[in-house]
Formats: sequence, C-alpha cells, structure tokens
Amino acid sequence: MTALLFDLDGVLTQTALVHNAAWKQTFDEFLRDWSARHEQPFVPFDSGSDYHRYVDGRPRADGVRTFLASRDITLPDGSPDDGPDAETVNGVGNRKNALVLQKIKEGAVQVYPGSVDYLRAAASAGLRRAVVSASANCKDVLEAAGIADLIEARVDGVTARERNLPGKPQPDTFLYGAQLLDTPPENCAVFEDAQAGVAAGRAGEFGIVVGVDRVGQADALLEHGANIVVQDLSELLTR
Ligand SMILES: O=P(O)(O)OC[C@H]1O[C@@H](O)[C@H](O)[C@@H](O)[C@@H]1O
Repeated sequence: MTALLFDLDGVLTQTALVHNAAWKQTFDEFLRDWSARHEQPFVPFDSGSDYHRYVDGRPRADGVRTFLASRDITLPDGSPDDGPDAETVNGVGNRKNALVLQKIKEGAVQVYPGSVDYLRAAASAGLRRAVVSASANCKDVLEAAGIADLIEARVDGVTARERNLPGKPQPDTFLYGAQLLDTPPENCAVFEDAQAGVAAGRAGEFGIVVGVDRVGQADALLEHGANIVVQDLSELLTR
C-alpha cells in the first residue's frame, strides 16, 4: 500500500457522535409531528441500528431519504435553500445541519489521538494521505481538529456535489481520492467506520479495507466489506 484514504467522522475525528445526536433530534421532532398528523404511533429514531444502517457514511440527503424510506415515508427533494421547517428532504437535512454547525462552533470537534499518531507515522513513512468524507462540513471539521496539514487531498460532500459523484456505499468518492493521489486503487488502503463506507471500499476493489469499530459493530463491518477490523488506528502501529 502506498496511499491511505481516510473517512473523517468516526475515523479521524469523534464527530460521528455529533452527527448521530443531531440526526436523532431532527428525526424525532419530524417523526413526532408526522405520526400525530397521520394518526400513527411515534417510533423514535434509533441511534444504534437506524443510524448505522441508514444514515452513517452517506451524503446528508441520502441519509434523509434512506432512513425515511425505512419508515415508508417519501418526501419531495425540495431545494437546497429550503428552511428548516420545510417538509422536504432538503428541509430536514438543513434542520440537522444547523445543529451540527452549532456544535462545531461550540468546539465539539475532538480528534482520536491514535489516528493523529497514525497520520504522523504515515507521513514520516512517505505514504500518501487523503480524506474521503460524505460530509459537506469536512473542511471546517479538519480545520477545527487541527489536522488539515496532515492531509494532502480532500474529497467531501462539496466535491461530490460539484463533480456529480454518487456517495458511499458507491465507490466513486474513494476512487476520486485515489486519483488525486495518483495511486491505483489496488495500492490504496481505505479506513472506514461506517457500514456504507466499508461497502464503498469493497465495491472499489481497494487493496485493503480497514474497518474501524468505535461502537461494537465489528461483525457488521466485516459483513459489509472490511478485510480487517480494529478499534483504533493506534493498534496498527503496534502490530
Ligand atoms: O451533513 P454533512 O455534514 O454533510 O454530513 C453528511 C454525513 O457525513 C458522514 O460522514 C456522517 O457519517 C453522516 O452522519 C453525515 O450525515
């Protein structure tokens, strides 16, 4: 392996927790209102199974669509500037993003120290390094985390929109990351904590897909395409 492609939220930074909490608040508010108006029981968003199966690792709008489809709810897409109360995919996504931006502003971005050590060791060893994230907030999070200088290339939610790349679990954003590092996929390692993310790594036929299990879902990561699973990247420095 000569190049490393890192997911951001949950692999380099502890922000998967920030996203998860923002999704929970947003979907619960939405579902409470929806179920009252449609005379259905209110079943809250499950931060475990719902988040990991339907939302984690996917672009924001795909997360809204995929989770709501699991509840047999389909909303119109609306437009990117829809207000947070609009009953559209973009409206729900914007409501969630306002919560995430507030958390970033309050200083909620923390790194995983083992990942920073790993990035530094990789840089010293001359390995190429890119971040490949679904998040449109990737640049801000890298800067808030103080690790932007350890990364050579960035493919994120903004890049995907501009270049019309389908998000994870499709492999296209990882393949573009490999291209930016001038490295064929078979010489790249993918580091992912999300089921959709390891599936993208598998679909792109990368040299190795390392599942990073922060929440006790090692089996699900292996089933979706990880070749090995670690709990923290520091484990790889001592192997
Ligand atoms: O809403 P953003 O910041 O563009 O992020 C999109 C997705 O980015 C992924 O990295 C997270 O795992 C998801 O939880 C999140 O929904």
